[in-house]
Amino acid sequence: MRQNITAPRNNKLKPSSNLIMNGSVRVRVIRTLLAIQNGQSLSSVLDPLLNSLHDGDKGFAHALLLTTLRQWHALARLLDSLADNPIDEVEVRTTIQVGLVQLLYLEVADHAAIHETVEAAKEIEFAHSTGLVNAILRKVAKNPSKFRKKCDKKHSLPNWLAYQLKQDWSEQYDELTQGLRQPAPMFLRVNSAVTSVEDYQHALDGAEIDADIVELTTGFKVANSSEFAAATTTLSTKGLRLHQSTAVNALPDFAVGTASVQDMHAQLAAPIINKALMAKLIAESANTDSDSDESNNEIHILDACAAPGGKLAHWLELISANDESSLFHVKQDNAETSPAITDIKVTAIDNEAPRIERIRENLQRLNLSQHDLQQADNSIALNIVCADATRWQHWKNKKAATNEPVFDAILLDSPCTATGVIRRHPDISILRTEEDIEQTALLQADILHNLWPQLKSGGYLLYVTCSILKQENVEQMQDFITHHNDAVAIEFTEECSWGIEQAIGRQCLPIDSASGDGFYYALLMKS
Ligand SMILES: C[S@@+](CC[C@H](N)C(=O)[O-])C[C@H]1O[C@@H](n2cnc3c(N)ncnc32)[C@H](O)[C@@H]1O
Repeated sequence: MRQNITAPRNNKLKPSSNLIMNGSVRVRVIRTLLAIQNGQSLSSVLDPLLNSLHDGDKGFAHALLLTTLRQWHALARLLDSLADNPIDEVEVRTTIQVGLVQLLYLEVADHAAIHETVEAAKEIEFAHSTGLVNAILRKVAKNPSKFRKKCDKKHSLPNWLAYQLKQDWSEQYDELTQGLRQPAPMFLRVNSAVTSVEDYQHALDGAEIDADIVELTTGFKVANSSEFAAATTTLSTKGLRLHQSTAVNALPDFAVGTASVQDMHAQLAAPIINKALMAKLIAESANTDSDSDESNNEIHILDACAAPGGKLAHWLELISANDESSLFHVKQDNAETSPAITDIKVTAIDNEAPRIERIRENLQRLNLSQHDLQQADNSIALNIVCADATRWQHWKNKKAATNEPVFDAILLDSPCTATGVIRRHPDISILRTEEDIEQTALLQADILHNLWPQLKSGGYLLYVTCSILKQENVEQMQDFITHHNDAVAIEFTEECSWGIEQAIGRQCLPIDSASGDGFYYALLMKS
């Protein structure tokens, strides 16, 4: 989940709503929901909840928690319409919402849903509310389909977010807001340095895990400074969509790095920036006299907000694969004109030390740590740095004599409001506030402003967010280009099989329940 956005505190909650894992399954889920309302993220409380339960209860607890979060705001509206007087106690509201989910979405038998939820109210020491809890749940149980329809009618988002989405996506608004209430499919990325997507699909078949191959096509027009530039570059990205979410330890050879869990739209980042970089190398070699020794066989790339390393690992997989996706192979495809890349220096930064550790763990599982990356004739040097991308400068790091730009390509998978991944992290619709949009957009602008001077002329920067708000995406890019006259927006072509064309870049919206998350992509070149 995107980091660095301050979680709001719900002042109505008492300190006692800290996560205490005892009591019935429903009580534990209610306590977990209270902790989330008190500012904790789902990812920080889910494991403690599940680990506290017997195996037989984990599935129900998971469904109860996630479904309650997905339907949270719609349930709150329904609750307000059902109560004669406003219910202010957060604990009571949460308990009733957990009861409503069982009746309306999880097909729990009425008597069990009502009885166990009333018992839960007693257990969390809100016995005075049992009459109210009982009365509301009984009323709903008499006509669940009517109340379900009522609940489903509108969005399940905070009003400020629904309003903003209406402004940004009026045409897609209904589908989009309904799409955000659904669970997201599980996608896998297959390590192309190890096996093919087709072979891994067979391996999954053998493990009785059904999966479809998903292929996304991307086209963009590369730089316009050479003959090559006029051409459109196309690439295809293949991943797997599982028919059902599966525990990773059930996936064949997961522990040894053959596959990773990664949203399909997140799998676009590494191939796009990698292909843009190849275009740069080819364009440069075309402009270099073959007798001159100007050609440089060392390149520098930067992953500016890298943790936990999903896109970084993907990029390293492409670079180290023994096929045309590797930058080391550019020469073989274009023997006459292309430079022979022998050294690739990779810098990855992130400002959160514990998340930096996650990068190291992920790279280790995928056999992409520094010692794994050495190849016979080529070298990949990996430098992972804990630093603030609004201030970090490579020349300060190296105490270099000059502050010349050094990077040929930068991947900026920026911190954002993460509104495009609400399906996977439904707690976002509780934790985010309207003020976060402005604060995040400023942070993104600061990072862009600091990194841009470090990109070489002719180099590419791929700007990525998992937000569906225009202020963080197309408007951010328009503002950036207005203030940086050496920034050229690279045009994605109609060949793109993903996303919606924007004035700059493309926006994916999580509308279709089989599709990937709400990512935004913009590719910039420094002229
Ligand atoms: C969207 S996540 C990156 C995901 C990562 N690229 C991946 O594919 O696994 C954004 C990251 O930006 C980091 N971040 C937030 N503010 C930052 C800053 N000022 N400097 C550097 N990193 C920052 C967060 O810690 C978070 O790990």
